[in-house]
Amino acid sequence: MIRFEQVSKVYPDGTTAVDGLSFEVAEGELVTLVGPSGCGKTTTMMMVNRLIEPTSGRILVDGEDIAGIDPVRLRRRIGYVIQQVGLFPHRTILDNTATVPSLIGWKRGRARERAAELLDLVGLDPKTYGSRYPAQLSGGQRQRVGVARALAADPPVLLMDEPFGAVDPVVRERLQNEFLSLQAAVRKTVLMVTHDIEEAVRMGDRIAVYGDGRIEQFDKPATVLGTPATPYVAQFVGADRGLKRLSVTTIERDDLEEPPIALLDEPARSAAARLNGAGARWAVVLGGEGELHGWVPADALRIAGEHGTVGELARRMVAWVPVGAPLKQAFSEMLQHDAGWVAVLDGSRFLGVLTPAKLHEALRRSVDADARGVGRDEVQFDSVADA
Ligand SMILES: Nc1ncnc2c1ncn2[C@@H]1O[C@H](COP(=O)(O)OP(=O)(O)OP(=O)(O)O)[C@@H](O)[C@H]1O
Repeated sequence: MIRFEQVSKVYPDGTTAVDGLSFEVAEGELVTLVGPSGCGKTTTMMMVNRLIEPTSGRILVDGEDIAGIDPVRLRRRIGYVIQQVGLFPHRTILDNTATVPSLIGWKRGRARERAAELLDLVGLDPKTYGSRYPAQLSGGQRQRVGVARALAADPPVLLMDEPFGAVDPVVRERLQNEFLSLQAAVRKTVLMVTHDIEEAVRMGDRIAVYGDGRIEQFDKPATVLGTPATPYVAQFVGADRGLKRLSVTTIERDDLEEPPIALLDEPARSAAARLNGAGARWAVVLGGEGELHGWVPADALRIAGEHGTVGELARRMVAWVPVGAPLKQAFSEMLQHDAGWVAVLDGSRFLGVLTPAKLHEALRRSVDADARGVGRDEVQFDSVADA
């Protein structure tokens, strides 16, 4: 846990970089600090490992005031990842990764073993990359080594300053995703600095939006996007914040529609009659265990007349997403397959379909729920369709 209590930093030339900062990063939480250049993000971060000393206030790490901890000892408990990575050029990747374990007195064999384990964890085969030198790696691979090195001594706290800033957008997104799955496994307490709101929203459990040495809003990404606390935050997160919010709002069961269902083994005739009765133009086709098989148009069932089963007429379902995925993924599937709806699955089991109208409703409900501080299931809307 990292806790800031009324922390300020005034540099000797009189610049106030950070002004009366109070916030907390819970154990196992990833908090992103985001804001424009010069707003005090890096100063905030460097005060945690005492590379910069605050002018006033207290910072606690795991409940202990860091002012009383020897800086060298403190830094061993805190992994640090920076944009320039800062690998030693004349040391191999394995030795670079083993730096901190070696410094804190691990035996060489154990330190190297741990380093190999960590390289593996960040997706670099130690047999291939361990003996290389930093110059023999790509930018993205070097960033991964930076993360592996920071994690090598298993510190409870991780500080990351623009950790994926030096690579192109495609590699960057891959590294972000890799780090998120790594974090889901190691659950470090992470403070990450970025100037990129997309990165902040994507990575943070909560985000702190900075404006000139102060936090303007500290909340979950969806809340910051849905209900910006100040005009400054609204401007910083951008006019397309509704779109960004699609990435952080997940699909829930309540968002789904229940379409007509036809069973794989069922005679086409009985399915046709049912669809006809319901005035439906298509049905989702399920197997005996409720697993998704595909879909079938009502016309095809009618034409089949007395013969055949639903299975013989069913088409493959290409547009589907797992429940809990972001709405953005569902929207993207709809566009990619030119589909008016996507199937939502729990494992292989079919739960329902998401339509554009339901997607819009889910987004509005989540914005409203955040604004009122209630759960999404407590918000009801009258839709145009109900009017
Ligand atoms: N050693 C220093 N002496 C005087 N002023 C400083 C010093 N270091 C930083 N500052 C100033 O403090 C303010 C905050 O700087 P800081 O590096 O924390 O910002 P930042 O948000 O991390 O910016 P960036 O995104 O550009 O890295 C800036 O106005 C900066 O010029």
